[in-house]
Amino acid sequence: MAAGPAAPRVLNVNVGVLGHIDSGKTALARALSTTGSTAAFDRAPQSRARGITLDLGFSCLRTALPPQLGPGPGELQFTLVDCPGHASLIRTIIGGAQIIDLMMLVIDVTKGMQTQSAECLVIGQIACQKMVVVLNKIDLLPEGKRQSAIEKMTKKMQKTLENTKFCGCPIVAVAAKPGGPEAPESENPLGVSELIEVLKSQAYLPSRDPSGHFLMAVDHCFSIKGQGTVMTGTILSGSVSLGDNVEIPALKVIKKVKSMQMFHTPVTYAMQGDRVGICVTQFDPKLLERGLICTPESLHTIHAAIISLKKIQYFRGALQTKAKFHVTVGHETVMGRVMFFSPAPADFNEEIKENVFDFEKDYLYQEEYLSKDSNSENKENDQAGEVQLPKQQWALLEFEKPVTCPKLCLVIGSKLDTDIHANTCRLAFHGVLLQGMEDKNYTETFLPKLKVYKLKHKEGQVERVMDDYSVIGRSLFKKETNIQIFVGLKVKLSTGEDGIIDGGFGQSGKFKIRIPDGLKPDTKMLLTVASKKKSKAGKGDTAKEDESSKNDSAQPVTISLLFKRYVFDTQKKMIQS
Ligand SMILES: Nc1nc2c(ncn2[C@@H]2O[C@H](COP(=O)(O)OP(=O)(O)OP(=O)(O)O)[C@@H](O)[C@H]2O)c(=O)[nH]1
Ligand SMILES: [Mg+2]
Repeated sequence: MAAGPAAPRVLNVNVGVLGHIDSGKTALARALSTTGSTAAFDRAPQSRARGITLDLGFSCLRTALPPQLGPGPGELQFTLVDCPGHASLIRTIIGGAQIIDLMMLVIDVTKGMQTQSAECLVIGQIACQKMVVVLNKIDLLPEGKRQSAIEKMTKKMQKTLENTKFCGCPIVAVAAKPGGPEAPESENPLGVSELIEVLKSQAYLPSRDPSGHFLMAVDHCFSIKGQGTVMTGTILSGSVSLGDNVEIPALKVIKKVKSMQMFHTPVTYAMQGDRVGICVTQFDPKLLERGLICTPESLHTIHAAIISLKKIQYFRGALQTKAKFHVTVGHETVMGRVMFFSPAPADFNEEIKENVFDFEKDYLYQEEYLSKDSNSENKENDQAGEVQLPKQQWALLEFEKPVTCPKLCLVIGSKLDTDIHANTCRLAFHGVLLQGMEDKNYTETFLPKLKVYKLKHKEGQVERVMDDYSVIGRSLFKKETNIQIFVGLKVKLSTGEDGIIDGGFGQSGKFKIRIPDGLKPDTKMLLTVASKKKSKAGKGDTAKEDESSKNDSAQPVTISLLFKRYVFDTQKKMIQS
């Protein structure tokens, strides 16, 4: 069929079907679709045998163009992306969520929100713009109480969504497969035509931009005799034209686009948001089930990355530096180790810069991601109990094996080793990849450029006065510390004087401090009195003296040494302002 002027306009909107296992997603997709597409309904024999969905299923549904999508004539195609519900398949769900425009959250009306319904809601908040909640299996509610039970669950869901970006979204009650698995196919679903009307009212044209590199998520790959191999999928970014070279990065091969189809109609051009089939030659479809194709060399394969991130509020527990997470980077999931850092104090209130990382700036190392419930020092110092959190935080991710991904892609960190029956949210953080490190030796070539520092604070005591311009200190260093490397560093006495470490003194880690402006008379007095008291201790008979002898390391004057050290500085330089 040729694309003549009479060809009707068809717009495509991807609708994700997400929810807890067995909530009836596949049954709903089946009830909704009139036209089964090539990859629909648990095709995999393993899926059918186990009665659970193992991979994304695609099917579609056509309706007239709703008024908000502009003047007709035309058609609207909903591509239904049926996601698996089983907890172990969350990576597939995250991948699926990234191509959808509108999400249907399927809830078993007799059960309400379940663990994976909550995880899907979290993923939806990160990756999707719009949502419709579907309360399924209403046939299981006793007829007399059905309406009131639906209303009750609707209220409950509204409350759950109150603090999410989907607050106020439509909630529709259906029975996708009344009577359950044993019921005859002739049993008509309930509420599905109403649901289609709601989907139409929620349909929107996602922002589409032909600029930038071409990237497409392939969901199906098959060969056509005499033609070649067709890869169908959704264009995630950029555009593609007939004759273009495209790369299959997972296989490191480049192929020329021989022909293209949209909605069974040949086209010469397609762009972001379109669903297309791309035909190439001499490519074995068995090599690619699902994956990405792109402009040659536009994806990078990285060993580590800097991301900006946010903690997922439902994740219980702290996010700690050095912890390992499953990290989904774009469409791949690998294990990765994290190191968190925040703005340096001087930049604390700076506005967020989206999508860039500034290597000129200094950053403060964090033992854990700072959040309202973190146990960081910030909290202890804050009397009001209100923690002031930075506007933006970052992490360095180091992957156990390299991942291939687009620039600025979505990153989701999760703890998938958590017991799947534990009823907790396993998704821990989400963010944007700002900088990937392609060099395998990034620890030597790249990390030294990353100016993340730790603030080091050491405290010691003045042991005694030497003369007006010098004192002897102790307890700042261990006996075996090489004091030589600290010579020249500035210290401050608790009485206000500035000093400079002059060198070691004796063998037990003591050292000499020079006070360029001289000791204040008060300080000298304090130290002299203290030494006298100390020498008197033991003989003392008053309660006061007893106290000082009990605690004979307590000297009235403390020495504090403050410096910063860059985490990736190989020379471990100590820096003072
Ligand atoms: N009574 C009743 N049973 C239903 C309804 N919808 C689905 N079921 C049954 O619920 C079970 C699960 O349905 P599926 O559609 O496979 O559920 P799913 O959400 O796709 O499951 P996973 O993909 O494995 O997460 C099946 O036995 C269905 O027959 C419904 O509206 N009413
Ligand atoms: Mg299913």
